[in-house]
Parts: sequence; structure tokens; C-alpha cells
Amino acid sequence: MTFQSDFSYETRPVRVVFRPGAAVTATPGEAARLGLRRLLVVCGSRGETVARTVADALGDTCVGVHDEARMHVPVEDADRAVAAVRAAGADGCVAVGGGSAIGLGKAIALRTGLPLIAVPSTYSGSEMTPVWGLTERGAKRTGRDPVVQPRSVVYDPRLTLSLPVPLTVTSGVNALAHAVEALYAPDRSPLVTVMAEEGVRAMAEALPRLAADPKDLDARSRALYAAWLCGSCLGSTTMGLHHKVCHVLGGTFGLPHAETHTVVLPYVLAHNAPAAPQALAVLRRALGADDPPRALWELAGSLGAPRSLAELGLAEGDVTPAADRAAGEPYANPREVTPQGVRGVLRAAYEGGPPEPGLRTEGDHTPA
Ligand SMILES: NC(=O)c1ccc[n+]([C@@H]2O[C@H](COP(=O)([O-])OP(=O)(O)OC[C@H]3O[C@@H](n4cnc5c(N)ncnc54)[C@H](O)[C@@H]3O)[C@@H](O)[C@H]2O)c1
Ligand SMILES: O=C(O)CCC(=O)CC(=O)O
Repeated sequence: MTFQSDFSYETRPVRVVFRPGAAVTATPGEAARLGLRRLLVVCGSRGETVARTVADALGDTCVGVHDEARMHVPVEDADRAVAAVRAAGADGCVAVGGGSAIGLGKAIALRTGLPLIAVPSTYSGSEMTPVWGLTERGAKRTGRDPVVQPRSVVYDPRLTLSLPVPLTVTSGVNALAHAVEALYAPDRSPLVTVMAEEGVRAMAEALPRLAADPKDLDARSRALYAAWLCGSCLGSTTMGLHHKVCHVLGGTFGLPHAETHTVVLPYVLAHNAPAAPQALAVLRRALGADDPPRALWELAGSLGAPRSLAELGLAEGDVTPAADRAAGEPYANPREVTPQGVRGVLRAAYEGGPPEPGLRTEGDHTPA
């Protein structure tokens, strides 16, 4: 494979602590390192019990628990969270939970500049990125700002033991999607390629073990390690067609985040494959499969994940509007983004059959 000899790579300051039990044993120390004395703990309503355990460990340095995180960070939720931070006189936040809790912590950081500590409980990878997302009037906006990148990330595999198998699988594929798109991103680099390959290999190995035994702490550790790597890939590169499609389906059509990633990924990869041979070569090695889109489709489906957008509740009549919306904004992708091309991808994802190599579409002249 040709060496990529033209790239730039930026290292952002983030401290990572990885240890079973670290949510309780390491978070207070991370806060102290950052000189924080008045922390607001942010979580979702279903993650409140775990978040309270972390809050208790923080003792007097915790000034409150805000449990209103929801998927895609509606802008009014961000407004309320910022008001809570100001009312409490907080000097920083600790987000405990999945991508939604971390997303709300990032929204606070974006508005206030306050430092964030992340204690992730899913495989979203958000903790390793400077990417924020906010949803307003049915549209999800995303952006990058170093201020939202958590300053410290506390990985505690024990926190993920309670993650139900369906979310384990779909969240794991959300992480895989970060690595897949990083492999063909215009700003990828050799280091990103190494992280993506290792992340895909580790996650693809861990997910079947977790479906068989969700309490396997070693497999939980491996999956969280993979999420770290895949999140780092997302943090260092520009997102392509896959992420854009998922943001439209989540932000405008209300589809669940990780499940949508799981359904869509094989079809976008099949579509982009002819224009991304190097990425495909890495994925073949990492997955040990000749046909990576098909292998991803089989992996998720064999572990019980949903296979079609129809199953996720997308109305058939929304396929074309969603595709046209996703195609309507310019963004980086190895293959030219056209309304016909995206409609072909979404039609296939709506139906949920095996992804066809190259996923050719009407009026499309890319060699398959
Ligand atoms: N900015 C980024 O870099 C980035 C990256 C990936 C995802 N995201 C965002 O993250 C959000 C999705 O995050 P998510 O997929 O982690 O879902 P989530 O945070 O919404 O969690 C999903 C559900 O699982 C529950 N849960 C979380 N951890 C659990 C655990 N260990 N045990 C039992 N239940 C648990 C939550 O309470 C929630 O009900 C979306 O808004 C997405 O846009 C952002
Ligand atoms: O924080 C967000 O909502 C935007 C980034 C994101 O969601 C990455 C993903 O699609 O997994």
C-alpha cells in the first residue's frame, strides 16, 4: 500500500485515565489536577444513579447534578443547562453517561468556556472529539471548537457493564463509523490510519463476545479501548457522507443515533468503496473479510441489530426528502455527493438488504 506522505496532524491536550472503577476513584483526582472546585455533574435522566455515585465521590467539590441530557442536544436543553451552571456558580462540568450527556457538557463548554471532564458509559467516542452538535427547529448543526474537547477523560469499563446488548452493538458500530470515515477523510494521516485499523479490529472482536456475555469485563475494556481509538479518529478528521446522512435522519426525522449509524454504515461504505481503495484495504485487514460493507452488515445483523431504516420508523415518503437534504450541503466525501447517489444509499438502507458492491445509482459514472 502506498505511504501517505502529505499530511498534517494536530495533538490536542487531553488526559486519559483507563481503569475499572475509575469513575469513582479517578474523577476527583482529575478535577483536582485541573484546579476545579465547583463542579456540576451532567447526565441523562436514566443515568442519574451512576452520576450521583460520581457526584458523591466528588464530595464538596460537586455543586449539583443536572440530569436533563437528551439525544442530539436540543438548543433549549443547552439554554437550561447553561442557566444551571450559572446558578450553581460552577467552574467546570463532569459529564457522566453516553454521547448525549457528553454532548450537553460540550454545549455548556461552548457557551461558557468552562472545562469539561468526561466519564463515558457508551462507545460514542464523543469524549475524544472537539465536535459539538445542537438541534434547533428540526435541524442538527455541528461544529468544531477546541473549547468543547474534554480536558480529561475517565474510562471506566465497569460503567459499561450495564449497557444492554442492543445498545452495546449499535453504539459499537457508531464508533466503527468514526474509524471508517476517518480512513477516507481528506485530512487523514498515517497515525489516524493506525488508530482506525486497531479500533475497528478491537471493536469487531469485542462485540460478539459482549453479545454472548455482556458482563465480560475484558471484552468491555476492549470495546472501550476501541471507542477511544475510533473517537480519536473522529476528533482528528472531517466527517463525510455517512455522518451527514445520520445527522439529517436524527436531527430532522427523529431517528435514534446509534441505531441509525448501524443501519446506514454498510450502504455508505459500499457507495464510497470504489473511490476509497486504500480505506477498503485497511478495513479488509481489520475485519478479516474481503467485502467490508457486507462484513459490517453481517456483524451487526448477526448480533441482533436493526437492519433497515423502515425498522427504525422512517416513513418511505421521507427517503427522498432526507436524501436531498443530506445532499444539499457541501462536505468532504471521497465520492461525489449527488442527490441521486444519496437517494440510492438511503433507499437501500430503508430496505435493509445486503449492501451491493459499489452501490451504483442512476446517472452515476463512478467505476464500480
Ligand atoms: N460530538 C461527537 O463527537 C459525538 C460523537 C458520537 C455521538 N455524539 C452524540 O451522542 C449522542 C448519542 O450518544 P449515545 O449513542 O451514547 O446515546 P445516549 O447517550 O443517548 O445513551 C442512550 C441511552 O443509553 C443509556 N445508557 C448510557 N450508558 C448506559 C450504560 N452504561 N448502561 C445502561 N444504560 C446506559 C442512556 O441513559 C440513554 O437512555 C447523539 O446526540 C450524538 O449526536 C456526538
Ligand atoms: O455531537 C454531535 O451531535 C455531532 C457529532 C456526532 O454526532 C458524531 C456522530 O454522528 O456520531
